[in-house]
Amino acid sequence: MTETTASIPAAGPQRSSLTGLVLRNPLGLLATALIIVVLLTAIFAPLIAPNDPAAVQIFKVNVAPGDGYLLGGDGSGRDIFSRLVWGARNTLIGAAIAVVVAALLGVTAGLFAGYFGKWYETASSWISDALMALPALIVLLALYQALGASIYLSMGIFGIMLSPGFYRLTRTLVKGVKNELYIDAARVSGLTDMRIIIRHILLVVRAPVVIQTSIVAGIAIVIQAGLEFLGLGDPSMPTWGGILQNGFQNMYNAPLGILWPGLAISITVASLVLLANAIRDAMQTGAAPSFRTPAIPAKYAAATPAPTPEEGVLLDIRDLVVAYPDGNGWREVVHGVTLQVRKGDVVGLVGESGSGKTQTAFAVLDLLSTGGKVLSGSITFDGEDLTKKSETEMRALRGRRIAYVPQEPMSNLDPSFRIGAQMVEPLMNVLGLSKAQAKARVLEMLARVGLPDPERTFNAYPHQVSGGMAQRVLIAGAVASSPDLLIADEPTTALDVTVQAEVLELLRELREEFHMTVVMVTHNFGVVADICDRVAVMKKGEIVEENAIGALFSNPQHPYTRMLLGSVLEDTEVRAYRAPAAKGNAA
Ligand SMILES: Nc1ncnc2c1ncn2[C@@H]1O[C@H](COP(=O)(O)OP(=O)(O)OP(=O)(O)O)[C@@H](O)[C@H]1O
Repeated sequence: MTETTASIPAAGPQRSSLTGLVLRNPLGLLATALIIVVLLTAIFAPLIAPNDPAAVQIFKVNVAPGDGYLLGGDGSGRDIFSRLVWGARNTLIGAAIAVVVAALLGVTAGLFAGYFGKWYETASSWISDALMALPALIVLLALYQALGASIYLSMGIFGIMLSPGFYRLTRTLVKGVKNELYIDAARVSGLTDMRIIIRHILLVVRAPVVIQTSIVAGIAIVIQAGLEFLGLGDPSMPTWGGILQNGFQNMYNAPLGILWPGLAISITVASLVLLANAIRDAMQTGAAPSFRTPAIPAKYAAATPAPTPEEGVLLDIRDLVVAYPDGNGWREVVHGVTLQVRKGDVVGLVGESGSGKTQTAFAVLDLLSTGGKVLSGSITFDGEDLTKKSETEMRALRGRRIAYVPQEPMSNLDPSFRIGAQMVEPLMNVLGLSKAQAKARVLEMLARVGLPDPERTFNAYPHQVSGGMAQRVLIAGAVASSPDLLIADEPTTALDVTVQAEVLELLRELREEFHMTVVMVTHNFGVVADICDRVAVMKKGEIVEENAIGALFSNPQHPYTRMLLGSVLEDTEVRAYRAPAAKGNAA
């Protein structure tokens, strides 16, 4: 496709990394900065702390801030600032132990349970439910009696109790992704399960696990501080919870003593939660690539005058250029397409994959994907230039005067709603019918497109009908408003050959009956020969030949058309020729 592209330099980046998006969020930036400060304090505690956190100086008991000690002295004459700095290190180590244990256990179990299911899932879910049923604080208090004053051991055990959160999250994510086609493809290509889990599935769970880690770290800090506040920590080790407890005991003599550890705990926990929120927001924004539209180069800027409407022409596309943002410029995917569709004609838009057929059709429907834009040219429909219409005006046209039949019938029906409900609502909106009128019209159309039991199809969910029936349903929906123009994008590609023929026959009948003009996007010359009056052949974003159907087959002008037709004939001949030999081999 390199030949189809034309990059024009302009200003502005288009996509941002997750880190970039987090840092662009003011709260995300603030939270990241604060967490980095706390981490650096913990790492460089021996260098930052001016005094030994355990050193007692009797004459500095409860001294005010600045009087030798930056934040004052505690009830035993120790430097509160130095204790807080060392406390950062010990508190973060405790929280890290809880988080690492929880994530290791939860993510590993979740990956296996989600991917393999069966007894892995039964066993892991049972253990997870049992752990969640235990009151964590009571268990830790009980274990303190049995195991002694080791806050790190307590946090390790607390990590086990936090692991169900990671387990459930990971299992759900893995279940959602394990049946994706690319995972099947990886299996078929011979990758082992372990390799698939590490290469493909871990990538999917990575970001949500990071968010969960941030939240769990906050919880671990709070619980650890709580345990130490209750006096269950090691008194010889400065931690924020321990300092808070000392401050609380000494509150009447030195009230500021509880302020500093309180601030340290709340700022750190709030930063972790804010960071988690910022990552989540960034993921939601980043899920769809965010585009900052580059400047449109001058050569496109001049407005293309719409042609004077010609008698009998319903759709008149002139010099259409469609492009997508690419780096600092635009990448053209349709280069100056000109096509006239006369009222009542069926015009085929053919060409190999990626030649720009769908982009041309979507430009008419004003349904280009995010970032896509008609940079120049005009699309005149019944005398009006669609490129000048607002979104509201286009919405009024779509479905009512210009209808669309998509390629994949199943993925265009919402599996959560009955077929009837999905068809009635658009008719009520587009045609202003009452619910009863819309239902009657839908039933009439379902019968018209050849569905044997319209009432049953009306009440069915999409998974309860076949692909061919689903395509008939979509055709019924598209034609129900008697549109002037029907754009059908490969309407038969997803169907088997006999159903294809029936659907084409149906489209032919409906076109006669409803006096519709049809643009048929396809790569299949069989479909073209079957239904089209005229054909436009597209190659690399341009129309290289436009001709009446008979002339195109009998006397193709462009070498590319001849090549496409040649490949069809060659294919037919090869299949016909080789079939008996293949049978012989099989026997
Ligand atoms: N959202 C998008 N962003 C950027 N480029 C796109 C986007 N959608 C399509 N394209 C590009 O537009 C070109 C034409 O695509 P188009 O879908 O029109 O092809 P097509 O002829 O309909 O092929 P197919 O029959 O395979 O659908 C391709 O090079 C494709 O990569």
